[in-house]
Amino acid sequence: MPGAGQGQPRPRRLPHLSNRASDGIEGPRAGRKQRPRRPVPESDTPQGQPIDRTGDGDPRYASRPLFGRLWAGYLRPHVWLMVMAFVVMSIEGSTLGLLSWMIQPLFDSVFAPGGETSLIWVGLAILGLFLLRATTTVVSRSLLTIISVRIASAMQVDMLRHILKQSGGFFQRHPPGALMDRVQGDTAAVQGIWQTVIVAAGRDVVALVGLFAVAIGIDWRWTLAALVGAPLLIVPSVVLQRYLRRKSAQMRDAAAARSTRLDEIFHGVNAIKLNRQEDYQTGRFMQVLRLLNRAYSKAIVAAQTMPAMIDIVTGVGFFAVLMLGGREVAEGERTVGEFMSFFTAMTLTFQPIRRLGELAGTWQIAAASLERIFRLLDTDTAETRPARGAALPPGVPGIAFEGVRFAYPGVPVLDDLSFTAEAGKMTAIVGPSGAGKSTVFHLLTGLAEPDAGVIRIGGQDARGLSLADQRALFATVSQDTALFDESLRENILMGREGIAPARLEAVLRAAHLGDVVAGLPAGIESPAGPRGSALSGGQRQRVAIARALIADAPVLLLDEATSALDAQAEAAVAAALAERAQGRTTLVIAHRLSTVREADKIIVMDKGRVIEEGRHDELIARGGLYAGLHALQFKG
Ligand SMILES: Nc1ncnc2c1ncn2[C@@H]1O[C@H](COP(=O)(O)OP(=O)(O)OP(=O)(O)O)[C@@H](O)[C@H]1O
Repeated sequence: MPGAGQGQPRPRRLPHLSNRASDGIEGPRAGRKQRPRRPVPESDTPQGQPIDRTGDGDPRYASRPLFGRLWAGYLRPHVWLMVMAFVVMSIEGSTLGLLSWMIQPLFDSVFAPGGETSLIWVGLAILGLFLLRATTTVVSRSLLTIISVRIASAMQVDMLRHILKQSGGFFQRHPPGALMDRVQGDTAAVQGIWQTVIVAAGRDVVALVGLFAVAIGIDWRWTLAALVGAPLLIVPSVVLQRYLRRKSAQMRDAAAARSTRLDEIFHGVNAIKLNRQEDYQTGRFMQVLRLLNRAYSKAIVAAQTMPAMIDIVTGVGFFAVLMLGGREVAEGERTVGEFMSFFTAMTLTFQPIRRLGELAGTWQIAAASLERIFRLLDTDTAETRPARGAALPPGVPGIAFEGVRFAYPGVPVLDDLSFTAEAGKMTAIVGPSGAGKSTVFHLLTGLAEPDAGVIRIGGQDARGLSLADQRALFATVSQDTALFDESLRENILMGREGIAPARLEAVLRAAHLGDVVAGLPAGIESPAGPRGSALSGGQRQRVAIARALIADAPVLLLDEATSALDAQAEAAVAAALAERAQGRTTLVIAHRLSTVREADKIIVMDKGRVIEEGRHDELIARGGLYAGLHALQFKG
């Protein structure tokens, strides 16, 4: 038995993630202090590229256009609710001015000799003000909550819709964890902003207007003295806001990187355990957390600096008022009631001003998220297809690739590929791994578009078809069966309605799923588990086959459709698929050449080109790559 740690992969230091111990999180090589040189990528997977960076000075994402889009896209539909909230907030805000205004009669009439009769009225008035304040608070918060959850939901739905239109390259650049963080984290960060804005605009601005009206009414010189320090705030607040926007953007990037790490760790949990990578992965997670914590702390400190500066300026104002007003009261020029009323008004301005100071910070934090949301919504969906395409070819279509070229970013895959698959016939595609066989299926189903050349379906250039129409022509069993954490029934039907129970039964039998389903506690209603984890590999493949059979499409695409089945199940399922293939155009990708012997045509691909084609016997007789592969598989 190897000792602890022996044989464990040594934690590698990620080139782009620092490993500082100073943040209180010990990494695998804690103690080595190094600052990150590069911004945090949303993915730290090798192929992950930094997502469209925030804070790059693009004028479309400056504060004003951002707010304009927020207003036009999401706030305007709720304008009447917002007006109601604003009115209620204004009533709430005006109670403060009234309260300070009541102080003067309290001191100068009620507390003066003979003022006992006024006592009850002033007392009742103050009590009434507090009751009004309590009621308006509840009503306004309820309205604001309704508005904010509706807007956040609308944003999340828009983002999901847009993301679902993206092509494969997008999902390679933006890993699932980072996308989840955009949809959830960024909208949550933005969710509070309109609440803060309306509270500030309604309650706090109205409160300040009322309070300053009372203050100026008592003495405009005292008011000026109270505001003496205000100009000191202008420059620092501009600098602070820029800093805060930067830090908030870094914070969101780091939060996305954290989601990505967690997503990959939880999806790869068995691989992590089997390779004894628990410590290594925890170390990598801690590195991401460290960056997040650093950006978070800086953003919060910056956000709190503005109200702190307001505190100092307010202190200066109070001092000036005391010096000026206190002396005048002492010399009998002004009454104590006037001074107390002024002082109360000034004291009550303290919280609204502080909150307005915080508003700038809150906006910058939200703006960083808004920028990320709109950047995502602004990404080109790369969908060049018409929403309503040409009419579908009638009957069962044949397929033709004419000089098709295709490359994944930096990886040329198909090179002038031409072949035909006749309508109603079975065409097999074989060839070495990486030849581009599955890519042919991706192009056929519109998951990717060719860089050059034409794909014809039933003689029709596929570019003229809508994606939905094109995809409806195909039933696909691919190598990676995506199952959802829903029942087997839902996984097979995939939203199809009106399927007769007898037909479903027949499909289950054909896919060799009948016995599997019968053996499950809840039968076809049993859950497939997250990503189909409650099923074996072969069972998952059978579900995929059942899905394809129930789709009843004119073209069947089978990519290693039976590779995970045992010999007996494979023979039965292959027979069912062959039966289903009757009268349909079928394209089969297979490594096991025994499964394609009977194909009407076999296309042999290598390095993205067709190098041989014909029937099995012809290809064997030719003695080329196919014959070589065949000889290798049936050696002995
Ligand atoms: N999303 C992707 N991004 C970049 N390159 C990719 C991507 N998908 C596939 N490739 C590359 O394209 C080439 C062809 O892949 P494809 O899956 O079409 O091959 P294949 O012939 O089906 O292989 P196999 O028989 O192993 O399934 C491979 O070199 C692969 O590395």
